[in-house]
Amino acid sequence: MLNTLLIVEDEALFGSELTRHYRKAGWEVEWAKDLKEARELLLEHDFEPLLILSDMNLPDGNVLDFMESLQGQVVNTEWLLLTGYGSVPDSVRALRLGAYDFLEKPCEMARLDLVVAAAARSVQAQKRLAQQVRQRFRRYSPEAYVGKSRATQRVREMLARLTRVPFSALIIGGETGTGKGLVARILHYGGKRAENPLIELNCAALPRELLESELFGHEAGAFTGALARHRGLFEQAEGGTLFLDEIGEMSPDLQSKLLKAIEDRKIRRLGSEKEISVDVQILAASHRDLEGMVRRGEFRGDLYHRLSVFKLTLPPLREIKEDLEELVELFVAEFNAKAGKHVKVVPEAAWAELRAHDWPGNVRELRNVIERCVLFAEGPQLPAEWLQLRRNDARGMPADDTATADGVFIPLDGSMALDDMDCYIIRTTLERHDGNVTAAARALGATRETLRYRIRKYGLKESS
Ligand SMILES: Nc1ncnc2c1ncn2[C@@H]1O[C@H](COP(=O)(O)OP(=O)(O)OP(=O)(O)O)[C@@H](O)[C@H]1O
Repeated sequence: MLNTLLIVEDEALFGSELTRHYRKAGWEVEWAKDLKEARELLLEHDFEPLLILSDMNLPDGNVLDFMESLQGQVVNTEWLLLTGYGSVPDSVRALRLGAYDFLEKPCEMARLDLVVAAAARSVQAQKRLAQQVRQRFRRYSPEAYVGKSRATQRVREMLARLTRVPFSALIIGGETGTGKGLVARILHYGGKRAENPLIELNCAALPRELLESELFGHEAGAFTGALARHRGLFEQAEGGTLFLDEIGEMSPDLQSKLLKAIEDRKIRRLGSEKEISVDVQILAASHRDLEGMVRRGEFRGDLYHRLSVFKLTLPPLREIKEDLEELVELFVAEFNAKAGKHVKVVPEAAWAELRAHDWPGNVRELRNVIERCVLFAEGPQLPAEWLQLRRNDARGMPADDTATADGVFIPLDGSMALDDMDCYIIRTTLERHDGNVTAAARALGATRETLRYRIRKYGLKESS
């Protein structure tokens, strides 16, 4: 498609020179000799210019008043203003109205070309961004949470409701792979904050000190290694949403700082006295039983109650097997498109296996299994031999026969969460050393303190 340019210029000679010049350079150009003509082109003839190159003063008015009168009606365009000598005082107002740049008349064509090219790039980037946001809106509507079971329908209804109301915090619960991340995206992109940032942070991924400076930011010199000022994620998410995954892993003192930030709607960067107001919606997710953690004193009750004004708990796949059909269809279509395959039929034998499986890794495990099958498919039939669904003895634990004498087998197919793997390795090592922490720590290359901390974290037993 041609780049489109609207020239608004009353000087006949200059106007026709500009028109000729840019047509020759490949632009589709319209030339309006006053603001009335420009308005007609923009609003009545639906001319959608990438760029408007306009003189400041036209016979029927000033272009800044014109820009103001059009606010919101002409989008995805940049304004480039040509000013006569001495009209610079208007520049503040022009910039406020969104003008891209000024050039003083008379100006050299070569310079004008450079500014025009830069402005065009700027609009194209804006258009791409707007397109991506639109795609996300579509991708993350409540309908993106697929399934026909009653429980899934209820979650979808809740999502539709929640995207219409302003809420400050919410907890998303559910086992690993049940769609907590997907739900967070639906809540953000389906709601009023969609055009502002969604910032995700996995609280289990960072050590405590780093987590604090990631969240709240720091001033230069706040601690060793803090060379420059850093805006924390609260500030980066301004106007939008902060998705705190694995919130159960956050240390208690950081939990109280988080609670204060949510209640006061203010944060303070590390090493700074100044409070900064923030407007951020918090979505907190955990696959752990936060209520139980509160009862055991492992998670702050006040933070939990502040966050759980609204609570969404996502069902595990083994309880909503009616959803398998729609989910399988969704993932087959997704991987057909990604891999250029044409799988159309899921044989009855495959359905039987899919229905019989317990799905410890939930929808993520299903998605991984379907991906593997579609990638290995030779024709229109889903190859059941690639389902390779293991029998699981305990949820999230590999079958015993997969452990070897001096090692353990860990499946990397999404069926086990990282925490479950950690817990499984520690439990197996302890069992092999009759619960002796010193011996188990040696075998794992860890200190006794580290191992004790994790034994407590996972509620495992050591010999007394
Ligand atoms: N109901 C659903 N409909 C469509 N896709 C789903 C659904 N539930 C989960 N998924 C997909 O399954 C995958 C895993 O989901 P997601 O990452 O959101 O899980 P999670 O609960 O955040 O996992 P974890 O606790 O391990 O972070 C994603 O690709 C997600 O889009």
